[in-house]
Amino acid sequence: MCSKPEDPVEYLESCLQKVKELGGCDKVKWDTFVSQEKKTLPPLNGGQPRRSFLRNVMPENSNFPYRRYDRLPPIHQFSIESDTDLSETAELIEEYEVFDPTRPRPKIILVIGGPGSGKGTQSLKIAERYGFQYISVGELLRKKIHSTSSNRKWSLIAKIITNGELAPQETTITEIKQKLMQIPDEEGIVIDGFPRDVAQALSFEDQICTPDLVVFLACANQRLKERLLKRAEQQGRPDDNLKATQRRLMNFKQNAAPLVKYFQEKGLIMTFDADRDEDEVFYDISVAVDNKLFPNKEATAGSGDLDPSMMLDTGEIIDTGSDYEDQGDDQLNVFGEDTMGGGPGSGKGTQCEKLVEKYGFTHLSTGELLRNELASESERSKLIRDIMERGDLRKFFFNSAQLLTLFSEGEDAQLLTISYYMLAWPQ
Ligand SMILES: Nc1ncnc2c1ncn2[C@@H]1O[C@H](COP(=O)(O)OP(=O)(O)O)[C@@H](O)[C@H]1O
Repeated sequence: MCSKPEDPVEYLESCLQKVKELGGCDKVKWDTFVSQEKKTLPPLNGGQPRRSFLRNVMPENSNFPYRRYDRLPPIHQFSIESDTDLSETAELIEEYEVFDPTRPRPKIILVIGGPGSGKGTQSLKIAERYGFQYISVGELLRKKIHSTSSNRKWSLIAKIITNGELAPQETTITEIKQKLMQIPDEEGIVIDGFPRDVAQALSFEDQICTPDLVVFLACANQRLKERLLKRAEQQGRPDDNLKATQRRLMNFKQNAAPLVKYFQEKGLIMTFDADRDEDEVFYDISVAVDNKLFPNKEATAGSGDLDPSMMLDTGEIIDTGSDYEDQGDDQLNVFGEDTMGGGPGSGKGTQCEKLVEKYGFTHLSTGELLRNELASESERSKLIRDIMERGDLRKFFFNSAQLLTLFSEGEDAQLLTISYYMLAWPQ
């Protein structure tokens, strides 16, 4: 122990005084501590409470390393919706209008169908004919995966897609939104591969808009498989492997029926038999798009490209209702609901006449053909009468061969707009 008093003599005197006070030398043992009065230390802050003292001492500068936070920032946990640079998170929480409400909104056509149904091919053709912008959702996702290869979230999505599953809904919608916002001046946009289920459809309506038309490409399962195998050989896409293909077909089968029904109830969907040559399918789609989106004018681009001879092979527009899932047999299920969204008095006749005038078609009325057939008392007429009497008109099946016979017997004119009018029956 060491003491360095300022005045050693004074210090010694005070110690002697202390010894006296304790009772003299006898009372002092070897371990008796003799020192001056303990002085209390002056308060460091001159009497202020500790909190306000700290406030006075700490500089106001926010860069000061020991700045106290009133609330600590939250600790982020990793999830599929979080990404390393947080830009995605910011986008997800941002609410924005995709289309400028002060300007006319681009027309939106959604093209749906099983993997390999020809969505890409038909979407591109539509875009070209009408001068619309084309967006493939599968392609958007693939591009993003390639451009953000080190990002954990997108690496996970890459795995999901390679396994044949659907990418997360909100991410997919965000990608579409971003893309749409980059092209505000388009007159129309064709979106290929969206939506895949009712949840996506609802989300699109909620966050983007109600589409103007949904094109559904119905194709036999066997044909889808064959096309996917062929594509795998040609393009080598990682998600065209056997397991992923089966998974995608199954997902499609599960989701498509409710999806088609959803759009049917809204009167937005048109179904096309995609089991045919791509030009035939496209011909039907064009006629339908002309009518639905451009009822009063010529298509904006390439309207002269349609080759009416395509219809000689009875291109069908089919309204498949919700029973179409088994697309495996070659029978076309033709239900009475009018895919043009027109009940009695809806203008089917007028539109037919316009088509006849525009394309030089022959107008065949299915109602008339059937009435003639019934009047003939043939074997077939008994079958038709039987179905009609049971009143189960929604489940009225034609197969394409029967229809052809019916029409060709009824008229020897070119079979140009048959399928169109077929949908006007039963009334
Ligand atoms: N709307 C979507 N929602 C979620 N995932 C999608 C969507 N569209 C495409 N994908 C993903 O991209 C994959 C490839 O899609 P796409 O290129 O349209 O090919 P295909 O028509 O053969 O399904 C899909 O299997 C799916 O994993």
